[in-house]
Amino acid sequence: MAVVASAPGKVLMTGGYLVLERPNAGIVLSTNARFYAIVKPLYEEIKPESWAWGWADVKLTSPQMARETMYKLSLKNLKLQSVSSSESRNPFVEHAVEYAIAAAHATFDNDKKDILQKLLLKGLDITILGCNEFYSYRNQIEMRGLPLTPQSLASLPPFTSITFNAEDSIGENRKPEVAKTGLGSSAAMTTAVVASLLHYIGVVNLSSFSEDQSHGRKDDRDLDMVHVIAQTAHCISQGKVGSGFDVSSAVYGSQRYVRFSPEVLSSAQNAGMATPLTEVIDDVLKAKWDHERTKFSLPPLMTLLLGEPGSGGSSTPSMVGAVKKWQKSDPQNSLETWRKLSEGNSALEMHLNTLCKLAERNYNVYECVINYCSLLPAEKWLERANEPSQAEIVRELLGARDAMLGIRYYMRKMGEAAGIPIEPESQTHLLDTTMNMEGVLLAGVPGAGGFDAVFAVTLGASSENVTKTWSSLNVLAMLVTEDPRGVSLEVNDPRAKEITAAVSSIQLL
Ligand SMILES: Nc1ncnc2c1ncn2[C@@H]1O[C@H](COP(=O)(O)OP(=O)(O)O)[C@@H](O)[C@H]1O
Ligand SMILES: C[C@@](O)(CCOP(=O)(O)OP(=O)(O)O)CC(=O)O
Repeated sequence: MAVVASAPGKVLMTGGYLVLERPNAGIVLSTNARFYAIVKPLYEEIKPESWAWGWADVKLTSPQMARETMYKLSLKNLKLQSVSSSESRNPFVEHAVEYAIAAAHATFDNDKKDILQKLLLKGLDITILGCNEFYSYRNQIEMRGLPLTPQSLASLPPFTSITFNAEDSIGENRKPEVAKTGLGSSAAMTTAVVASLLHYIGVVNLSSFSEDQSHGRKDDRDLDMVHVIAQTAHCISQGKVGSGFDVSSAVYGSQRYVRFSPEVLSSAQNAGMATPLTEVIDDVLKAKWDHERTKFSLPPLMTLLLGEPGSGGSSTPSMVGAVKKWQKSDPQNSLETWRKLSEGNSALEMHLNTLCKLAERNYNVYECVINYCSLLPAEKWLERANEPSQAEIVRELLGARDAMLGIRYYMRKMGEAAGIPIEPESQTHLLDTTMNMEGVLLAGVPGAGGFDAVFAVTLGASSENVTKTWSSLNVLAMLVTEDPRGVSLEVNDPRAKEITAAVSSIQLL
C-alpha cells in the first residue's frame, strides 16, 4: 500500500559558511514546513513484459511544478532512464531512487532480493509535495491585492503551484529557478523520498517515527540509514559536497551540527558509469560517518519567526564560491574574521543553553521575566529586574543579543570582503528595526544570508506585534515555526489533512 513520509525544512541560525569546515558547529532549527513523498505501486499486477525485459516503470509526479516524468528502472544495474523530455527531470529524486534501491541490494539476502524484484516490477508511483512555506508567494498575494499578512498566506490552498523566477534573472549571483524562501526544499525533498522508499521496500522500518509514536523510539539506526542515503543523493545531485546541515536536520530535526568529513562520499563522487551502484552504496554505508549531532532547541517561551522581504531568494553555491575565493586570497584576515564568528556562534549557543537551564531551574521566575521583557525594548529589560534571579536571566538574554550583533557584524564584514551580499544593506536596516522592537531577542539572516527570508527570535506573545510591524514595512511574516521533529512516517496523503486544516484556518480569519 501507499507509504507517506515527510521531512522538515530548516533555518540555520548560526554557523553559515563556518559549518562547511570541521570542527565548526552550526545551530539548525527544523521547521513545521514539511516535504512529503508518497510511494505506491503503479500497477496492481506485475506486467508480463517487465519480467522479460527486467525493467520497472517509475512515475514521478510533482503537482506543484505541473511535472510528470516517466522513467524505466533497470533491474540489472539499478539505473533510471528518463522516457520524458529532459527539462522535466529531477536529479534529486532520481539519485534518491537509485541509491535507495541500491541500499536494499547492498543489505538484503537473496530471498529479500526476490521479494524486492517483484515489488519493483509493479512499478513505483512517487508523488512529491512541498508545503507552501518553502516557496515565495509574495507576487501572487500582491497580484491578488491581498494584504502582506500571514492570514493572506493561510488563505492560499495547500501545496499551491510554485512560481518560477523569470528566466533572465536566473544564474550566477542572481535568482534560483523557483521563487524559494530558503528553507531547504531540495534537502527535505530528497530526504522524504529516501525515507518513504526505504520504508516501502523494507530496508528500514519507520513506524516508531510516526507522529503518535515518536516517544517510544529505541535507536536511530533506521534514521542513520536514511541519513547516509539522502546525504549521498543530495550531494551527488547538487554536484558539490556542502556541509550537510540541511539533510541532517531534515532527518533528525533541530540540532547542533558538525559536518561529516567529505571523504565519506569519495566512492560516490569518483564512481564511473560502469561502477555498480550496489558497490558504491556499500562503500558509502561502510564509510566512517563522523558528523556530530547534539540536541538543541530554543529555550521555552521563545518563538522563531521568518519574514520574507521579497526578492525571490539567493543562489547559495555562488556565494559559497566567493567566500572560498576570499579565504584563499586573504588568509590572514579571513581567518581572523572566522575566529570572531566562531566565538560569536559559541557565545550565542552558550547563552541559549543557559537560558534553557535557568527555565528548568525556576520556571516561574523565567516565565515572569520573559513576559515582562516581551512588552519592552531590550534596553529596558534590566531596569525591570527586581531580584537577582531575574537579573541573571536578563543578563543571559542580553548576552544572546550581543552575541548575535557580533555575528551580524562579522557576517557583514565577510560579505564585504568577499564581494557578496551576505547581509545586504536592505536586510541590515530590517534586522536593526526588528531587533529594536519590543520583545525581540535577536534577528539575523539565516544560512548563507543574502535576500532569502530573515529570522527573528521573539519572547512571549510579542511575535504578533512583530508580524504586524513587518507587514507595515512590506515584509511578509511567514507561517513558519520551529518544530524539532525530523523524518516522520505519515498516516495519510497530506492533501487530505491539509484541506481540513485550510478550511478551519479560513473559518478563523
Ligand atoms: N515541489 C517540488 N517539486 C519538484 N522539485 C522541487 C520542488 N521543490 C523544490 N524542488 C527542486 O529543488 C530545487 C531547489 O532547491 P535548492 O536550490 O536547494 O533550494 P532550497 O534552498 O529550497 O533547498 C528546485 O530548483 C527544484 O529543482
Ligand atoms: C553557506 C552554508 O554554510 C549554509 C547555506 O545555508 P542556506 O540555509 O542559505 O542554504 P540553501 O538552502 O542552500 O539556500 C553552506 C553549507 O553549509 O552547505
